[in-house]
Amino acid sequence: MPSIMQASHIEKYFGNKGNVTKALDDLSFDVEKGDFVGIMGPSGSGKTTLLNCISTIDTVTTGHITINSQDITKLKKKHLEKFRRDELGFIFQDFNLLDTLTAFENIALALTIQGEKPSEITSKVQATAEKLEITSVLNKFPYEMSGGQKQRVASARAIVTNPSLVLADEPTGALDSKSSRLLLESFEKLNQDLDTTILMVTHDAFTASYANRILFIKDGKIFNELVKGQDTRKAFFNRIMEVVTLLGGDADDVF
Ligand SMILES: Nc1ncnc2c1ncn2[C@@H]1O[C@H](COP(=O)(O)OP(=O)(O)OP(=O)(O)O)[C@@H](O)[C@H]1O
Repeated sequence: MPSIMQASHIEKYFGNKGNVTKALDDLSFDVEKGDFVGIMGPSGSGKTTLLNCISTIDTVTTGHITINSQDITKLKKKHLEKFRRDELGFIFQDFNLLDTLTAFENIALALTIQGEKPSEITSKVQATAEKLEITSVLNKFPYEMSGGQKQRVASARAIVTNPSLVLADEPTGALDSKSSRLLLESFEKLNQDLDTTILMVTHDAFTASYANRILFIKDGKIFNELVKGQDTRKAFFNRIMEVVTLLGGDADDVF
């Protein structure tokens, strides 16, 4: 499997002399095409910092991050916006949909900004909506949708441009358990059917159990890695819980 993303010896410092926080500490890992990676770790362990550096919202202090063969730590500011638009898809905890646009328009906007031909836009939005089972809400505005539907629309927006990497930050954080399950089943389907590569930060062991691999981060370093392999989701959940419990928490509050 080709590697889609490589983090190589990345370090991130915040603050200045006398008051320095090392948020990422010599962190290295690869994400292969079609991988579904979960990132877990206690509060303050560096998860958001890592995601911000990968998403080019923040910059690393040292080290390199390569996405689709481009070293993003070397990209000039003026190229970053295009890089984000073309290579990355984002899914946030609070959906980030535009309230004045319908679901269709929210998804289509990602393609319009990319300069996609109008004739292609409708068919791409429709095809993506079918995969996420949201065709019935395409004409609705965000206030007319449930949280779960909003998050599936946000997911459609993230993948409609066919990005190299989808970055999800606590995607189930604002959802009830039934909506979470539906969303995660959609992620599973996108990952299996379309080979969508997903990197997902979560504190929730149930959410994490849908990934194929979990990286546990502590004090800015990777301290454990679990691979699902041939395990069922339930067995994988139990193994994730073992690591969480080992660190002195339950499913919900340490991570
Ligand atoms: N802008 C900043 N300035 C100074 N320190 C920061 C900044 N952002 C993060 N930090 C510090 O870097 C470390 C990692 O923070 P980060 O937000 O990445 O953790 P996290 O794992 O995402 O935590 P949480 O689960 O609570 O969101 C923490 O010690 C935090 O206080």
